Amino acid sequence: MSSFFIAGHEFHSRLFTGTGKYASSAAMIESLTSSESELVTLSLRRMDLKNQTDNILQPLQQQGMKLLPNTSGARTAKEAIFAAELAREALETNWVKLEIHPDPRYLMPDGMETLLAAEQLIKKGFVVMPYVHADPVLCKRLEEVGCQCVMPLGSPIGSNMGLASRPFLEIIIEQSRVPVIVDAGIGAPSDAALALEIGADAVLVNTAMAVAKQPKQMGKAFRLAVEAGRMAYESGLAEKGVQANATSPLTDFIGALS
Ligand SMILES: CC(=O)[C@@H](O)[C@H](O)COP(=O)(O)O
Repeated sequence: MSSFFIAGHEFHSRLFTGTGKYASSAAMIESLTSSESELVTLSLRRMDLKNQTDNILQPLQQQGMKLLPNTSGARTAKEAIFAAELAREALETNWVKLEIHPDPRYLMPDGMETLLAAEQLIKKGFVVMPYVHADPVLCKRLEEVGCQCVMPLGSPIGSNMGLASRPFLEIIIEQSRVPVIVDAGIGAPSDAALALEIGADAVLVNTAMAVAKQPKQMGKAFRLAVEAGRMAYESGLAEKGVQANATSPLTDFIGALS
């Protein structure tokens, strides 16, 4: 599978993952390892920054995975910037997944606050990966202010509804000059494969892997789906049409009969 870059960092895996909702730290590590994900996001709220025996941070770092702190829980640009700065100090990374959702029921990202925070964080030297609605105009604006990728949602976080936003994702993918990572709502490996088939550069999956009966096996299933989706995209998918188009035209045979 071809690699791709964000802010000069090369990724061989197009599957980004999260750390929430796993039944245990061991289940999380097994699942993330079998997924071969190279970028793992975790909420600052869930880290024990002082405790060396932290059961999330330590195992991930031991596996050599790149950690991507996220600002989940922030309701405003101000809160998100504060969280990003804390994470930069604690984890010694200037990468941040920018999430601002004021509404706890639907966790819809606040586009205006996200744009505001992105601009300020970029000025402060952060690599900003913004989680936003599948809004082509907003994604363009985020690219223009210097975001190194955009992360439009497939459907609400944890909903497992797949690519409900597909028509808008396709516009974003067509227009974007930075990598497009479809984030949230990816409920099955087939959703991930579809995202890659339509040209997304990567996907971010958490819930579907974490709540699976066998998270380790599901991690592998997502890895294979992402590889298949990207391979299909690079191979060039056949066009769709409403009319039948015979697979084996019988012109010679019919000609011989007449
Ligand atoms: C972990 C994380 O960042 C989530 O907010 C992310 O959006 C994944 O969503 P799902 O849990 O729906 O896969």
